[in-house]
Amino acid sequence: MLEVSGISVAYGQHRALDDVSLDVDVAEIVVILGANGAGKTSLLKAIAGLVSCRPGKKISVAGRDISTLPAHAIVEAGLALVPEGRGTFGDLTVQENLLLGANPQRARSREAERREQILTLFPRLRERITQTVRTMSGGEQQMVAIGRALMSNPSVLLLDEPSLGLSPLMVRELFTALKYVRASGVSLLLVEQNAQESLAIANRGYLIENGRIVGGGLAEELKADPAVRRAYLGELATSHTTPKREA
Ligand SMILES: Nc1ncnc2c1ncn2[C@@H]1O[C@H](COP(=O)(O)OP(=O)(O)OP(=O)(O)O)[C@@H](O)[C@H]1O
Repeated sequence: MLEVSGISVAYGQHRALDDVSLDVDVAEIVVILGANGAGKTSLLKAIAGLVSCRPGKKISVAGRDISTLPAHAIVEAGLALVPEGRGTFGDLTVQENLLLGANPQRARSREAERREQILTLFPRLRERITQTVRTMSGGEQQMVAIGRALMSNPSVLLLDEPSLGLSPLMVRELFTALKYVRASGVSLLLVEQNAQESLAIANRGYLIENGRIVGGGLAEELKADPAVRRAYLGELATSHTTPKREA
């Protein structure tokens, strides 16, 4: 559904991404794990057409080449981004935020139906449909951001650290909703530092370090990989090999 190859991004002299390639299948959740500054946000922005790449990139959605399209046309082609920090309009209501996400090219005739599906996915938003977004909790605001992106009826949804700053309970609720989004046929590419929770819902993952993909595999394999456990799941390298203290 999403195929990406040859993405290189530089900010001045600093090379943030170096020849990154990845793919996401139909109705698959793929997670990108990486430390602070590894290039995760830059990667999502590059795919969404929000930062310029070095020549040679190729990005396609459902077989359609979107590499040269401007950001608004990429949304119309079926790819939506939920940015880090959510990007919601705090002074507007839930309803108004959702309507701003509608994609006139893809969804106008089905706007009411989409809205209904989103309010079924996030019942909290239905209860708060006239509430001003800035007065909502972080988790609820994240739901608004995801709902707004879903209003464009995307085939591919990119999410930049949706769990950031949320309570464990809220993360569970949000990630359960993402599983429903996948079940509806949407492909999800998720950038996360919460490896534990994201690998629990993902089908596959990629590991990114210093702007390069350095590994990847099925979520089950990554969860069991000792190096991944040490780097991303907070497991101590010496937890079962600690030498006995000398007397
Ligand atoms: N607009 C910019 N100008 C200059 N350097 C930038 C810019 N955006 C990102 N960078 C740099 O590029 C590198 C990758 O940043 P990016 O935000 O993509 O990483 P990240 O993996 O998303 O990090 P985090 O998890 O902390 O959000 C970092 O070294 C960052 O300082």
